Amino acid sequence: MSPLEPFGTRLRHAMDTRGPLCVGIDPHASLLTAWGLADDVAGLERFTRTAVEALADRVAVLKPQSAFFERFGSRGIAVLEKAVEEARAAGALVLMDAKRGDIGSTMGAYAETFLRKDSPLFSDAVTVSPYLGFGSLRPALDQAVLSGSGVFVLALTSNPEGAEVQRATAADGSSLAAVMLRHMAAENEGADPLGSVGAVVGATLGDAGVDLAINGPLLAPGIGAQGATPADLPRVFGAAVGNVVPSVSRGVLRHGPDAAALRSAADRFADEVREAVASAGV
Ligand SMILES: O=C(O)c1cc(=O)[nH]c(=O)n1[C@@H]1O[C@H](COP(=O)(O)O)[C@@H](O)[C@H]1O
Repeated sequence: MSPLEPFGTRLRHAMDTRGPLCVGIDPHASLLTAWGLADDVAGLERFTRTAVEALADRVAVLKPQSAFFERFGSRGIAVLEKAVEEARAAGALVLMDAKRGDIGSTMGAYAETFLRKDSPLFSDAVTVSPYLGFGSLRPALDQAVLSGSGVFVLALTSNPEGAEVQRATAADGSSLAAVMLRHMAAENEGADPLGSVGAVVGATLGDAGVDLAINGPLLAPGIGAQGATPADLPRVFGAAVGNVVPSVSRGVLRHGPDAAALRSAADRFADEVREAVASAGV
């Protein structure tokens, strides 16, 4: 499939053929230690290579968390660049978890970093924060259209502190998250089979309580270490559960460094997700 097809089309295809699971590559210092690796660049490189080699040929999405690579400066970024390239070559879509957000003119530089096709860190999609105003994301949204990449916009995050901002009442009486989700729906209008602007909605939330019909993917972190399970997905996402990309990082990674154990942990989550989505009957 051509990489220039819109991200939403490529993601839908990956979800349908591989199942919708996203595994996060989060090289926490504690995980490096648990894997018998030093908390240094060599340890980071080994950890990342093991995770990519074990998982990139089977999950729809791999989501490296940029912070754990930035921690090591330029040499950590070099490990990240290589991981993105290898994961994409093995057929996984790479969602760069960078959670960027800034005034529009600076957002343009972030968009070039992660979404311009000739950038060393070009990824299939990137996470962004809309809380400088949805319009501040315009350069990323435009760049995504140009390169066939995607943008995942934080809506309702998995952490309990998020509600203070995201559930706050906007000028029109709805929650800020609901306002952001409406913007996302507008961006995705008419896209088929799925838009390229996704929302991040934590799997930890109970009933999301907002309209999730954005015609785009819904990244659902919080499964595993943060306490949510695949069985929670129908309750949180209701009729939108078929567009959910459930995301697990430590819940899979803690099974390393053995590649077979990593793979079977991912397969177990994928099976549980399939059962949960099927049971929702949507
Ligand atoms: O955008 C994200 O991926 C994200 C959004 C959110 O609301 N909550 C959340 O946990 N995440 C990320 O998802 C990952 C969760 O990791 P685990 O708790 O180990 O599965 C981390 O990399 C978080 O930064």
